[in-house]
Amino acid sequence: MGIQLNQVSKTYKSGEVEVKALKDATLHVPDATITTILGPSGSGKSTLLNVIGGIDRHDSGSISFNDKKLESLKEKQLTEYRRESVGFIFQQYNLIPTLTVKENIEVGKELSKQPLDMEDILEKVGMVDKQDKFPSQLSGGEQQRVAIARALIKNPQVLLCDEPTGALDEETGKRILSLLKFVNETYQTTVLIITHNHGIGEMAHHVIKMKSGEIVENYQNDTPIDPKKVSWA
Ligand SMILES: Nc1ncnc2c1ncn2[C@@H]1O[C@H](COP(=O)(O)OP(=O)(O)OP(=O)(O)O)[C@@H](O)[C@H]1O
Repeated sequence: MGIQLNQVSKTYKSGEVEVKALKDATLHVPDATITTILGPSGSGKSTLLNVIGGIDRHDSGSISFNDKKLESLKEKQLTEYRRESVGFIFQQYNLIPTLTVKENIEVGKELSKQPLDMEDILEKVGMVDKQDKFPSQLSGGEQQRVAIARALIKNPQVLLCDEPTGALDEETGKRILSLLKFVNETYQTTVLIITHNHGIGEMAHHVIKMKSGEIVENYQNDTPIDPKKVSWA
């Protein structure tokens, strides 16, 4: 089970120009693991995450998520899959400025069939005391914790993180990584993390390296270390 990609390709066309963002990507991501995706800018990392998360559709090849084949889902079913099974976390936290911490987290709960308990989530991300504050009253690390809580409350099977620590300093970034590891272990969530920071690979079970739309390296890390001890680049 888990996520299986077989020869997945995606080309973006804008006018005359074609960009092969993903070329024959084949990959297995076992359930309840952490995978880090590394690679230079433009190498296809976000495209890979977007097709796995059903934000974007691939042109060819196959993506299986447990028993679902994403290419055979109709638009409505793909939306349902995205809503129920996938949580997204971005570098820019994308919180709604006019809503409080608690209300922002509530947004993630909407349309979810089996949401987790709000008080429990607030406690897990360490935001009980600040639940009535607005995003502008929070530090970057706190805002990212709210974004994680918003993704987490719907109890997704997979959490897709695009540069989750990109805007944070080392200490705060490591706190966020520890929270992602905690989520992975507590809820058995599959976590994929895009990063430019090679050190983050040290905490993952699997490391993928991409170049020009291709997966050029894919290895297992048998001794993932505590996120607090990863080297920070
Ligand atoms: N919607 C789009 N329309 C056209 N081209 C796109 C689109 N999205 C991505 N691309 C192109 O596809 C290629 C891969 O982009 P992608 O965002 O997946 O790379 P990335 O590795 O995530 O980069 P970065 O680290 O800078 O975020 C790039 O050349 C990019 O310009």
